[in-house]
Amino acid sequence: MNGEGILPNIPITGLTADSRKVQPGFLFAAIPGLALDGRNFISDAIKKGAVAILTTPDVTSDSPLLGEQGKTAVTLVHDANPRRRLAKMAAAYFSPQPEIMVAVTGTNGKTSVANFTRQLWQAIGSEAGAIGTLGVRANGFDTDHGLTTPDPVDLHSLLGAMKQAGIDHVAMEASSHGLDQYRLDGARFSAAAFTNLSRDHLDYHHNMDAYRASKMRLFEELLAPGGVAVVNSASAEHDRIANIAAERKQRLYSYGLRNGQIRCVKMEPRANGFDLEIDIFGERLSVDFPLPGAFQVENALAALGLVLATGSDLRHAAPNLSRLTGVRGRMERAAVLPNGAAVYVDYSHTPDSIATVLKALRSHVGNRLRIVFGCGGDRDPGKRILMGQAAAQYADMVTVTDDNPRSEDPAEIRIQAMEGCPGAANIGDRREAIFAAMRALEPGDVLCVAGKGHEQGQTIAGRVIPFDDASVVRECAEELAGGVEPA
Ligand SMILES: CC(=O)N[C@H]1[C@@H](OP(=O)(O)OP(=O)(O)OC[C@H]2O[C@@H](n3ccc(=O)[nH]c3=O)[C@H](O)[C@@H]2O)O[C@H](CO)[C@@H](O)[C@@H]1O[C@H](C)C(=O)N[C@@H](C)C(=O)N[C@H](CCC(=O)O)C(=O)O
Ligand SMILES: Nc1ncnc2c1ncn2[C@@H]1O[C@H](COP(=O)(O)OP(=O)(O)OP(=O)(O)O)[C@@H](O)[C@H]1O
Ligand SMILES: N[C@H](CCC[C@H](N)C(=O)O)C(=O)O
Ligand SMILES: [Mg+2]
Repeated sequence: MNGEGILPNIPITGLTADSRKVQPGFLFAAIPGLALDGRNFISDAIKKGAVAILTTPDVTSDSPLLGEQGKTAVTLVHDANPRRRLAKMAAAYFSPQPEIMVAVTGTNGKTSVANFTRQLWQAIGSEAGAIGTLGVRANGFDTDHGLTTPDPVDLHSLLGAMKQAGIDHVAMEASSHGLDQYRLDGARFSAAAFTNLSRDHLDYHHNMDAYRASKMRLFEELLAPGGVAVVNSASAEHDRIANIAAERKQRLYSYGLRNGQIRCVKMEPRANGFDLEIDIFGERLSVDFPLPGAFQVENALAALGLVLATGSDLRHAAPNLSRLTGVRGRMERAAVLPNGAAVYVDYSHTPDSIATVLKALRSHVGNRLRIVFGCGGDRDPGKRILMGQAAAQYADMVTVTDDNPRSEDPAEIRIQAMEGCPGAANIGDRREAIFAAMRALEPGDVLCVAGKGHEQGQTIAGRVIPFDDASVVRECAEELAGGVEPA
């Protein structure tokens, strides 16, 4: 920690954008937010001992927002973009960061790529961590911060602690919210990956152009010249990012199932994975890929791209693709019934990811493919009908249930999803829906329980009720069979 030098002549003892966390000697960042205006908490922060206030230029030293005490006691730091400035100050305060850091953005696949990257680094002996939707995954750091991309002060304090603990490789998820809110500014990335872009989060970004623009910040503003952009060759955004990379003198690694410098030249499905032959910058390698789902192969190639982009040796790193383990709640086989029917838990909560996971599961289906899914409340209502359509198009039988209704009426959310899959069963209670679908499974059937993946709770009207899809699936499997085969 280094409180000197962030503000000339004023050593600070900490920094925060939340007045409730201010301690004597702190810098308080007073940020106009989405729900509240942090500038209204300036006088509270000063009363709690803040010595400096970072805020917008319109808050001058005679502003009533400072209160009487503040007019003499604090230093004002002005910035038209206080979020970005806070992130940069936090980076300086908690420096140094781990030596090698990479970020991954995209609508789907970030958690998988970040965790695969960590696994590949660990396999070649690097002390590595991953930060994202699953929290922090690193030796001694198994914590959850609640967001996919943490707030800048939390993030930089974490990165500083990781560096001190000897973790010198970190893979992070860059969510569109995090990029839009400058949470990652100040983090130094050597490489950044892009998986794909499809409809999500329009409740926040309002339209696809704004959503895309927030993702592009990773390449346009955060990845420095000389860094490597690792881009899915099959994405419609590939050329856009290639142009940014050329303009900003970044190197470009394309990857993909068919095209790119890192690509599959053979991909044969087998029981729970694929026989792959991969071309990596002209070197050929055979891999027994141990996970089902072509999208996981794509994610693994992205991870390999990040690992190679940050200096790992190809022949040392690439063979470890055959040792990857699946990520919790991502096409996770949670139970196999004695009649052979299998149940998977998956975090698909967008139209594209529902289609992707159902297409991936189809090759494991001897009989019918079923899905139980729901849509989150307080999120883009426009994606609900599209999720229903994807379910109806790629599954043989569909049950619509509740996901996290949050503040919305769950029955109304289900009606909106059912517009896309009118023949579906409608069972609000998620546990009951899973049990009903599982009881109906016949030999050769596959069921996908979609939407909540690793989540441990269901948010209903402001309360979080403990709920874990995989545990419910196993409970039902036990009830049905008096025992469950290990998945
Ligand atoms: C909608 C949203 O993204 N909000 C984020 C945003 O909040 P905000 O700054 O606008 O907060 P606000 O409530 O309006 O308050 C304004 C300011 O007043 C301050 N305040 C408030 C009250 C008080 O008593 N004193 C005080 O100082 C607040 O600390 C804040 O600085 O900036 C904050 C600081 O970075 C974030 O923590 C916060 O994330 C909230 C908690 C959240 O739930 N975000 C979700 C939607 C999110 O970010 N999800 C993504 C996407 C995951 C995915 O891709 O699927 C993620 O990265 O997790
Ligand atoms: N490369 C991919 N292409 C399309 N769909 C994918 C891909 N990778 C994963 N998915 C689907 O998206 C779901 C979420 O995957 P993952 O958690 O890795 O993505 P994410 O980008 O981290 O999502 P979130 O933003 O919600 O945290 C998976 O369960 C799977 O259904
Ligand atoms: N980060 C995503 C996760 C969605 C998970 C799904 N279970 C839902 O609640 O919609 C979001 O907050 O939109
Ligand atoms: Mg994620």
